[in-house]
Amino acid sequence: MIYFDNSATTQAAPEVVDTYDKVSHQIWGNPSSLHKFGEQAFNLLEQSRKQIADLLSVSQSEILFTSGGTEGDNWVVKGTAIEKRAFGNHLITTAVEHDAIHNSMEQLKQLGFEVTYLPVDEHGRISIADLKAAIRPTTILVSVMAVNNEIGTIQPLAEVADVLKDYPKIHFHIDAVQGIGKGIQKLVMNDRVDFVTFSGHKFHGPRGIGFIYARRGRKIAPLLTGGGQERNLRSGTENLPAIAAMAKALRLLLNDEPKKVARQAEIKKRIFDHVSQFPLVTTFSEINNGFAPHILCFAISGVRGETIVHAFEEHDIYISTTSACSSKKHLASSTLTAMAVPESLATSAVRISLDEHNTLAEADEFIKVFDQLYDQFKKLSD
Ligand SMILES: Cc1ncc(COP(=O)(O)O)c(C=O)c1O
Repeated sequence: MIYFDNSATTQAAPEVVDTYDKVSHQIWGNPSSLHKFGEQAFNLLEQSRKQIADLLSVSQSEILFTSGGTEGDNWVVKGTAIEKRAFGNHLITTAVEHDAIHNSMEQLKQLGFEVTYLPVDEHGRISIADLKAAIRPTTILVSVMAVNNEIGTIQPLAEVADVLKDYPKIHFHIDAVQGIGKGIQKLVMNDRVDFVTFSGHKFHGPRGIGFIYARRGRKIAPLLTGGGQERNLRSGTENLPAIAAMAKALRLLLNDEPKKVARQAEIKKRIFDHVSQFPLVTTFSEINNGFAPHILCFAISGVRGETIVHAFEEHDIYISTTSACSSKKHLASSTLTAMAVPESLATSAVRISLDEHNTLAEADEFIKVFDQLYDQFKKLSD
């Protein structure tokens, strides 16, 4: 089996499952309880928070646990809108965000907020001139993803940070769900960013757990109110087994990161160099040049993405149409659409997404199967 769909989700690491299991069995108290079981759970909660904070070189109090990327994105967007509505009603984001951002923005529009979607170029990248032109006195949030989940574009985060240094009141949010463990931590955890979203299951942690980085002093309103957990900002009894397991997953992920990133880049390049020679293939991702090392998106003209995915599945190779969310809806990729790729080509796109366990031998196997399937694809495209 070759699993090349790691941007959809990753397999939980055995050590991670082990931690989840141990905590579930042994440290099952409620961190809010006053007795020793509670204290033990509270200590582990804070230890996990510290471990994550240390790995990202931030303070423990700047890490807040969530149920994953979708909640983190919803929270920062809507939490900013609620918190800062007296200062302005304008939010800026990009045309290529995940639906967790896009649909939160759309909901806010229905409540009277105004949203600017920054357009992207043929590489899926925003322009800094467009960002500068979009900023208004009423702007309260700029939300830009780190790595596009469909084609792997890295947004110009350092330049966005530079622009926003002149606007210290605007919240700067980065959705880094696809950008952790990919060698761009300095770009993401830059000295201007206020909020960053992370999701555990994208880096071999459990499902349904994530966290946000929230810069000290920057406020967002809670969306989940209740018992006052997470410093009154996110109520709900903490999912301690998942939190401890996620902290373990992050430590494992970031251990030896440069070597792992280099290997993913090598695998991506090997596949890219091969498939891009074929006349029916259009590649949307690039090698380096502002693209993440783990995502490769390409189309085979005249063949639907689903057909390509299932053809590889027959050979026990698992890839994806451009995103897990859009694939079952049979929609053209929203990123490719924003890049003005014609719909007929956008619906022929597939995504390979790697993790640190993939190998060059898997790339070679993929290439072998690709060559076998290409003749079939050629017939379909005629
Ligand atoms: C860029 C991006 N943001 C947010 C999410 C949502 O994360 P989760 O699945 O943890 O809710 C995803 C998931 O694919 C994503 O790729």
